[in-house]
Amino acid sequence: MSVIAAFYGGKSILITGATGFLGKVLMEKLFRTSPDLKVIYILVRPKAGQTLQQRVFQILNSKLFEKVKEVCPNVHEKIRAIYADLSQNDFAISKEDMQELLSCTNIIFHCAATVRFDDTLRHAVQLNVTATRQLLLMASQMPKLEAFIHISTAYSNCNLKHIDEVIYPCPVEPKKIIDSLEWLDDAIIEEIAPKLIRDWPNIYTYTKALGEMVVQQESRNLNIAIIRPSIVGATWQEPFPGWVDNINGPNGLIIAAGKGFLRALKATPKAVADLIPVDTVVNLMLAVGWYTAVHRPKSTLVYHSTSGNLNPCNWHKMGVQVLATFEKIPLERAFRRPYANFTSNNFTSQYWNAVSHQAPAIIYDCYLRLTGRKPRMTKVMNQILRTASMLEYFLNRSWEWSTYNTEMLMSELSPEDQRVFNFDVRQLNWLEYIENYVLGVKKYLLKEDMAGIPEAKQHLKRLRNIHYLFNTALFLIVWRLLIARSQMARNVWFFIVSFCYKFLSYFRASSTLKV
Ligand SMILES: CCCCCCCCCCCCCCCCCCCCCCCC(=O)SCCNC(=O)CCNC(=O)[C@H](O)C(C)(C)COP(=O)(O)OP(=O)(O)OC[C@H]1O[C@@H](n2cnc3c(N)ncnc32)[C@H](O)[C@@H]1OP(=O)(O)O
Ligand SMILES: NC(=O)C1=CN([C@@H]2O[C@H](COP(=O)(O)OP(=O)(O)OC[C@H]3O[C@@H](n4cnc5c(N)ncnc54)[C@H](OP(=O)(O)O)[C@@H]3O)[C@@H](O)[C@H]2O)C=CC1
Repeated sequence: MSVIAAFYGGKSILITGATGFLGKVLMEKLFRTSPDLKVIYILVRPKAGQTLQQRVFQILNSKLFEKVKEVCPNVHEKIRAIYADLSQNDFAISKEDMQELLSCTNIIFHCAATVRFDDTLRHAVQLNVTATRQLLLMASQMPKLEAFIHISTAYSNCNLKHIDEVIYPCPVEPKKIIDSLEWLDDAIIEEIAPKLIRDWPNIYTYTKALGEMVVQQESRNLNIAIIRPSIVGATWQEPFPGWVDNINGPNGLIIAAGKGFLRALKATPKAVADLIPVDTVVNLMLAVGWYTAVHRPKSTLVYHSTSGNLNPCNWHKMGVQVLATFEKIPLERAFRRPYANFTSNNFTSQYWNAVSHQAPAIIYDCYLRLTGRKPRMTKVMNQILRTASMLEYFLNRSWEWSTYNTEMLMSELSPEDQRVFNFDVRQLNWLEYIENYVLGVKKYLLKEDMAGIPEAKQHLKRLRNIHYLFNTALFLIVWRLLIARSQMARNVWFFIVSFCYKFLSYFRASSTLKV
C-alpha cells in the first residue's frame, strides 16, 4: 500500500490554479490514487462566459478524468468550487466559504499564477506576489493545516547560472514593491518596470522570485515547501502519455513547426532543453506534501523539478525528434512542410526570418488578395515570431540546477511510493516521450483525427511539389535575368551547356562502342 496515497485519505485539500495545466493533472492524480480523500476545495473564477459549475463540469468530463470516474465515481461530490478572484482583496471569497476553508483545510497546493511573460507589473505582482502573501495569511489562521506547498519556477533565479535549492534574496523588498504599486499610476509603473527587473528576462520570472521571498518572510511557523519546475511539458505516463491542453511553452512552437509556419529558430542547438513532464512534477508535489506534513522539516525546503542534471536533452535532439514524428504523423492542412533550422547567430537568424518566414507569408497574402480573400498570413507570422523572440532567452542558455532535496526525498520513499509517485526523471526515454508529446499535441490540443493522416501526408507531398516547382521557376527567372544583363553569366552559362553537351556525346559514344 502506498504511504503517500494513504496520507491524503480523509484530507481536505485546497488547490489554487486548479483550472490550469498543472492544477488539473494534480487533481486527477489525487482522486485516482486517494479516492477516499475528503474534499478538494478549488478557488475558481468564472471565465469566458462559463460559471464555476460549468468549468468544473467541463474538467471532470474531459478525457483526462476518464480513469478517475472509474475509481472515484462520486468525484463531482468531492470537488467544492469556491468563487474566488486572486487579484482581489481577500480573494473576494464569501464569509461562509472563508470560514469553511479556514476551519477545514489540511493541505494547500498554491499553483495559481499569471504565467504570461509580458503581463503588466501591477497584475503580475497582484497574482504572483500579493496573492501568495494573502494565502499565507489565510494559512496562518488554519488550525488543521499540515503543509503549504508553493509552486514557483526553476527560472525564478534565471539571472544566475548555477541555482541551488535555496531561496535567493531579491534586490528590492517585495513589500516595498507591493506598497508602491498602491499609489503609483499605471504609466509610471510600466516605466520603472525594466529598471526594477534588472537582469531578469521578464516580469513573470521576476515576480515569481518575489513570490518566493514572500513565502520565506511570511512563513511564520507554517510547514512550507517550494517546488520549482523547469519547462512543464505533456504527461509522460499518467493518466496516459502525451496529454497537454494549452499552447504555453513548447506547445505553441511545436504546433507552429508542425504546420510549417516556423522553420527556423534562434536557439543554441547544444543548450539544455530542460523539459519536465507534468505528471513528474505532480508526483513530486504530492510526495513533498506528504513529507512536509509528516516530517516537518525545520526550514522551508526548496525542490527542483528539472531534468538537465539527471537526464539532459538538448534543443537539437528535441527538434530532430519532433520533425521525425511529424514525418510519420503530420498535422493537417500544413502551410509548408515542417523543417527545423536552429541557429544562435543573429545575422543567420534574421536571414532565415526574412526568407523562411516573412517572404512566404507575404507571397501567400498576395495570393489571397488576388483570389479575393482577406490576407492574414503576415499577421499570424508576426505573432509567432513575437512569441519565438520572447522564448529566445531560454533557448540560448543552459542552467545548472542542483537537486539534492529532490534526490533526498526520492530515497525517503518506499519502493511502492517510488513506483506510484515516480519523479525519477532518469527513467525518461526522451525519444519516446517527444514522440508521444507531439502526438498528444495533435490529438488533445488540436483535436485532429488520426484518420486524417493519409490526407495530411498527401497534402505534404503536394506542398513538396509546389516547393520544387516554385524553386525551379525562381531559379530560371533569376538566371534568365542574369544572362540578359551580364556577360560573365552568359560565359558561365555557355560553358555549362557545352560541358554537358560534350559529356553526353562522350557517354553516348562510349555506350555505342560497348554494343
Ligand atoms: C525550427 C523551428 C521549430 C523547431 C521544431 C521543433 C520544435 C522544437 C522543440 C520545441 C521547442 C520548444 C521551445 C520551448 C521554449 C520554451 C521556453 C519556455 C521558457 C520557460 C520559462 C519558464 C517556464 C514557466 O515557468 S511558465 C510557463 C511559460 N509561460 C508561457 O509559456 C507563456 C508564454 N506566453 C506569453 O507570455 C504570451 O502568450 C505571449 C507574450 C507569447 C504572446 O502574447 P500576445 O498577447 O501577443 O498573444 P496572446 O493573446 O497570448 O496570443 C495571441 C495568439 O498567439 C498564440 N500564442 C500564444 N502563445 C503562444 C505560444 N507560446 N506559441 C505559439 N502561439 C502562441 C495564441 O494562440 C493566439 O492565437 P490566436 O489565433 O490569435 O488565438
Ligand atoms: N507551465 C509551465 O511550464 C510552468 C509552470 N510553473 C508554475 O506552475 C504553476 C501552474 O502553472 P500552469 O498550470 O502552467 O499555468 P496555467 O496558466 O495553466 O494556470 C494558471 C492558473 O491560475 C489561475 N489564475 C490566474 N489568475 C487567477 C485569478 N485572478 N484568480 C483565480 N485564479 C487565477 C488560472 O485560472 P483561470 O483558469 O481562471 O485562468 C489557472 O487555474 C504556476 O505557478 C507557474 O508559475 C512553473 C514552471 C513551469
